[in-house]
Amino acid sequence: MTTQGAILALDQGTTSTRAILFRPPALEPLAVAQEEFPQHYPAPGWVEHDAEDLWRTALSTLRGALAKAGLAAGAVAALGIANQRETVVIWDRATGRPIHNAIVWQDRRTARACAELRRGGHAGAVAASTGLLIDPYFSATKIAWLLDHVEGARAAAEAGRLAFGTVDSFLLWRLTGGRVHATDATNAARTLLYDIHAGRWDPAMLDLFRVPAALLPEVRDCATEFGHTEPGLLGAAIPIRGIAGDQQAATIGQACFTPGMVKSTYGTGCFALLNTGAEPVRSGHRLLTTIAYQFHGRRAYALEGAIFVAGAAVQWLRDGLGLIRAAAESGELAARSEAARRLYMVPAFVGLGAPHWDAEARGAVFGLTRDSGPADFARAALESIGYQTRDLIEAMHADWAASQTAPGEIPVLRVDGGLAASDWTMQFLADVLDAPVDRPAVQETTALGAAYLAGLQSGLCPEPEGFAAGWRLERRFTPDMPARARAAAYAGWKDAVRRTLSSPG
Ligand SMILES: Nc1ncnc2c1ncn2[C@@H]1O[C@H](COP(=O)(O)OP(=O)(O)O)[C@@H](O)[C@H]1O
Ligand SMILES: O=P(O)(O)OC[C@H](O)CO
Repeated sequence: MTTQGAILALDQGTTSTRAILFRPPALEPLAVAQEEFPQHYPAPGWVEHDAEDLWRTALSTLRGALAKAGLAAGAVAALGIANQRETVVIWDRATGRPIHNAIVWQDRRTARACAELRRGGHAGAVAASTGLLIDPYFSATKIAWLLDHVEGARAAAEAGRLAFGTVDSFLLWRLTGGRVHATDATNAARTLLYDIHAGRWDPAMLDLFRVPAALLPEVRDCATEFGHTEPGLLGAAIPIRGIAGDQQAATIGQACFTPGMVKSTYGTGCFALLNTGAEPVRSGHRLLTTIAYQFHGRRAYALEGAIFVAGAAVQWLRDGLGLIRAAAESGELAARSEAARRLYMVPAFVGLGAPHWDAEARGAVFGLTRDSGPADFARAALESIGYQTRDLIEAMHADWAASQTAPGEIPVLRVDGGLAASDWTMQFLADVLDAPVDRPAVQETTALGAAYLAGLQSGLCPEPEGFAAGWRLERRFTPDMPARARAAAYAGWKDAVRRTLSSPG
């Protein structure tokens, strides 16, 4: 292991792009640049990004982080990329231009196509190969939609003139000046097209979702050689040596390398991943089986629970209801709600994700009285994040306990993401889970994970065990709620969810 050179990490997220420079081997953050970009909602339930915005903000934040640190690109040993997952970009190989806006993971336009495929009895085969459910969330039906709706796209795709990529792959293509069309195993695992057991694109899935093989990128390890940035872009050619989907990058950044470790990231949505080790665990509770990371051709698997609305509920308090001016005020307001005035908010703004997967459900608030006020709404919104996490963790516990490979209980929850800054929410989370909640010193865990991958491949960072030993706690939240109060609160939530589902059980 050598000790020179900074590592640059790019975290291309749903609402903003961040670039962070880290100093190896411990990966202390040196400089951050962040930029938001526009969201496009062309029809109800549709969400698009202009892929040029993703590229523009990637480039300007990478340049910005270097400028802030006063470093030349020549001093950067390697670049790692983490990205919003599932989002689909299709571009012309000759011009590098996207044929349409990117269709974002949140987009529901293919809900009907998915329902038809489910009715056709394909769910079993899809789950067996990809570990996923047939849902508009994933890439495959979005790719088919673009090929069917952009004039000439299907023929061009079949003729090999177009390229598909998740956002990492598109950015890699642009960064390498159109030389490299590749992705990593974690991103491939989110497309509904990748056999996560065999580690290859699955011809049966390509047939089922009508995706021509000529569109697809080559799939590589998370820490490997992905090519070099064009020298003109950042001032020198920087080797690109790490790629992972953002939630997998956060799992790596949280050093969840041991089977049984779980992290939960609270951004717009919430994504919890449980490392299940070398063997994939099939969920009996509609969680996803996915690839946590792949090093030296060896895969570690994860069970994943995805909640679509977490921080977005706080944004709704701010932008929809006007109850707060800034997200950070939500905890203070919630703390003013009196115990007896509990409301339940089921934030099914875009349906419910795991473990319910109810695309038709819509949000509801229960328990309103003449006394209900802003503080009760704020508390209900923040508590919904704790309850939804408990739904996921209970499902994980059950799947994990049923699996042959489970060594024991899930001990603690490691948290990160913007909303993890809310002490009030993290304390409620520990209370409702009845488990400790650990918040790390470096809360930019997604970028940290991407940097670690690049540092590992460069020989600047230690092997996973060494990196895990360096993980530092900022604060532990310890459960402090009487068992009876916990049980009553959670029972109320279960009832509220039951009443919100589109076909209540
Ligand atoms: N102190 C806070 N209290 C409550 N919510 C917060 C706080 N800080 C940030 N948030 C919420 O966290 C989310 C932003 O987290 P971030 O990780 O940047 O999200 P994303 O990567 O999905 O864009 C926003 O939805 C915001 O409302
Ligand atoms: O960009 P984020 O942090 O909201 O994460 C998005 C996820 O990768 C979607 O699966």
